[in-house]
Amino acid sequence: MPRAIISPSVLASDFGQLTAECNRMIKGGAEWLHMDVMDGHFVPNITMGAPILACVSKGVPGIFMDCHMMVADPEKWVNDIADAGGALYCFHLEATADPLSVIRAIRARNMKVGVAISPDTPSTAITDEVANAADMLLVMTVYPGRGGQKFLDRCVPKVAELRARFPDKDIEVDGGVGPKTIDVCAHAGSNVIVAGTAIFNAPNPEEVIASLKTSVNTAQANAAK
Ligand SMILES: O=C(CO)[C@@H](O)[C@H](O)COP(=O)(O)O
Repeated sequence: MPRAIISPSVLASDFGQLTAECNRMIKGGAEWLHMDVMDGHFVPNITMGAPILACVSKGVPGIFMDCHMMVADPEKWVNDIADAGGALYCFHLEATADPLSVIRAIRARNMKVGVAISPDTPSTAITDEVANAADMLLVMTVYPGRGGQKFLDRCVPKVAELRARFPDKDIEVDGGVGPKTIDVCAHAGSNVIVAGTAIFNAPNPEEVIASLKTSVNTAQANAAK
């Protein structure tokens, strides 16, 4: 089973705070930082793009930027995100008719590949060919577009279905994940955990990171028995 990875989705109101929080998360035990790129087309909101990520990359030594591309034309941004220091480029299956071409473009820039599905997309939409060409599969547990939404339990079976098909892939969950919802995700087989509100609204974010990781490790140990 792949290792537990915590990828905080950083909430910040200015750039200085963004880099400071990223540095704090890494010191606090986070392996990755989840960077939500929204384009105002695939989702209604606009967040940040490659220029901001390039600054973060310079201001946060050792950062692994897990770039969640909530964008309408995923192939278009591959070079910019690679130049900005993106380590993993995760695009939405719903946003392209040719996922293998997007994957080839990402590989050509030496980034890891993630493929995301929104709540209404079945796990079977991820074909074996696409999954085997990817490093990570992301099951959204809220509708993409903003943080702070309620976790959708009905998405959890998709995690279990993908884990059964792909025992060695990283499987990420994102949206409404925190201490109250981590156990079902971990039990279903997710090993990469994104959390925004649950970490940043907590009095001690480092404790939440540690407890999310413990939940994944415990679920993995139980599954191995
Ligand atoms: O991409 C998204 C939502 O579109 C997520 O990354 C959220 O931003 C995570 O925040 P919480 O749901 O954990 O508050």
